[in-house]
Amino acid sequence: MIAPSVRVLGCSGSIAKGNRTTAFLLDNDILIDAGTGVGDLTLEEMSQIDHIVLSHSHLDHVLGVPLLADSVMRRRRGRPPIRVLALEATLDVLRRHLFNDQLWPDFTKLPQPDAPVLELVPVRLGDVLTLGQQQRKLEVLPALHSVPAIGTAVEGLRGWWVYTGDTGPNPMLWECLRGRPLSHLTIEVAFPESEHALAGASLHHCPSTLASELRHLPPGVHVQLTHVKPGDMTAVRSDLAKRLPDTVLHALRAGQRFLID
Ligand SMILES: Nc1ncnc2c1ncn2[C@@H]1O[C@@H]2COP(=O)(O)O[C@H]2[C@H]1O
Repeated sequence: MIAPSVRVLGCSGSIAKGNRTTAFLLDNDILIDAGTGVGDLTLEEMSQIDHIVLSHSHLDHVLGVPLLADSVMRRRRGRPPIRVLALEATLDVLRRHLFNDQLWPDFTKLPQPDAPVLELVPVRLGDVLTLGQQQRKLEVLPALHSVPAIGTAVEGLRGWWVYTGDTGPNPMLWECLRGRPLSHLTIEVAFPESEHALAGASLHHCPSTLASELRHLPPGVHVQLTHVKPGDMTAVRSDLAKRLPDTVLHALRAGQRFLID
């Protein structure tokens, strides 16, 4: 097996110049979340995406799906639909509020109802999907957010890459990960400690809750911080450095690539 590659297209908790919201390209053909980072792909790169896994229905994670569908629809004529994989609750939101022929055309019926550009495919917690030309194994993990949400684990050569999705403190996640070899953990920390109450209300992490979660982590895992709100990275990192002086934490950057080894 060739090591799966991950290209970070966006990893910010919102937008500003140089800040793109969450999107990870796995190999060339699997997109994990479809935030504003999708817009940095060329048309050719977008056309190669056959699967889109969505962690939840919030706009900063899904807005790339309708725009990408419009961009690639004519180029993908004759190819199978792009499969959009998410919890049924997430797909239901997309059907009712996005692909409703009002906010956006229903690309699950275009260009023709019998050969659409998008197909919505429900997944459940614990599913292990086999996706893409490289037959990657992707497991659906629990997340605890203000709407139904998931994280993902992708199997690498010796360990798994875990992306938490948007989540607050999540004991079920650590239960699922117990005993599993991990290569990388991409974990969200949306807010600085000064916004502790907002992090709690919106079910995100801030440094204190993140530090508490990382107690579960075995040594040797490459930890990457994601979804920090624009302008808050310095405060988040300096706070975490005080709370976890012996843990190396990497701030994820758009444009970064890594291998799941
Ligand atoms: N109760 C709240 N008060 C203020 N802002 C909120 C509240 N709930 C959610 N948000 C913001 O709305 C955003 C929606 O996307 P996020 O979950 O990334 O981050 C959320 C917060 O930044």
